[in-house]
Amino acid sequence: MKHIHFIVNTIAGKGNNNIDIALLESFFNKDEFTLTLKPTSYKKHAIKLAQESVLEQADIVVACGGDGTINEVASCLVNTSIPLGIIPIGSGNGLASNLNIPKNINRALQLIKAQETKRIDVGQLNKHYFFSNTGIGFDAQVIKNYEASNERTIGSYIKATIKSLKKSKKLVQVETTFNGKTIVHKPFLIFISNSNELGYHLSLTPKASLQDGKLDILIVKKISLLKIILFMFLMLFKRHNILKGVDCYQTKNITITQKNKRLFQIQLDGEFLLIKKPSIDINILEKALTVIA
Ligand SMILES: Nc1ncnc2c1ncn2[C@@H]1O[C@H](COP(=O)(O)OP(=O)(O)OP(=O)(O)O)[C@@H](O)[C@H]1O
Repeated sequence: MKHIHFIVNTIAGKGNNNIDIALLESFFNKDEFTLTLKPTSYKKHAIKLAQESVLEQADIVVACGGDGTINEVASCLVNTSIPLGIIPIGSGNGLASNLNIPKNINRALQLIKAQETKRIDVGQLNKHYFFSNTGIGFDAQVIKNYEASNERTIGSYIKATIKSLKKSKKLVQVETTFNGKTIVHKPFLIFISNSNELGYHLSLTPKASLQDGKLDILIVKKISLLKIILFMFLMLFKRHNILKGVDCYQTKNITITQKNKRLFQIQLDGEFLLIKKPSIDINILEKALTVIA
């Protein structure tokens, strides 16, 4: 008998998913599976629910939501043998898209039933895990403005991007160390990715792989507004790396230090986060998570 726990972000995407126990029971035979449905009631509730599922010895824990929910649930499963299932009902669903998990709920449930697993790498930033990407600079500002808007559509991402562009002149000086080199600079963006998808089929790091044991880094130097617009246009065709001042690297770890500030504004799997430390250390944990995909 397998115990499957489904943790459902009740507000993910448009907040109107139809995942209920009747639907789940129509997929999973009662003689083989016991099912537990755990809807979230507040922000970050999925962490508590997933921690309880680990203690309750679930055989599979399924995150039903977007990259934020996946982060909360998967963080509790890192370095355990419990596989993560994913039902992508969020707005962006970058990780699910990289793993080719269908957006159609019935097809995603079929995949969970088949129970084919793979091990994927996990990013770690100080004590936080990330599965898709993290970043400082412009993308963190976009996420901060997106979260403040309280809307969850591609339109609100576009509005948040325009708002962030207006503030993009205030760049912070940092010292960035990776692959034995240290750069002192004021970057527009440092984007660090495990996955090759941002969501909405967009990518800043198209060559990233979830299984290569490496982080893909994109550093964008201070650039003019016109060049930022060109960068975004080229990004639609995954050709933004042809621009001067846009550099791509691969590494196993990267340290970013701020000289005069003790507060980092970052985005981690699409959630805004304040880190109250003068430096952040980002590493890759090879094959530290089992996923059904
Ligand atoms: N019941 C709830 N009430 C309020 N917030 C919640 C609830 N359940 C989960 N959340 C929060 O919703 C946020 C977004 O989750 P997630 O990324 O899974 O969905 P999404 O629709 O893809 O959102 P986003 O557009 O932000 O990517 C997370 O910060 C999570 O903690």
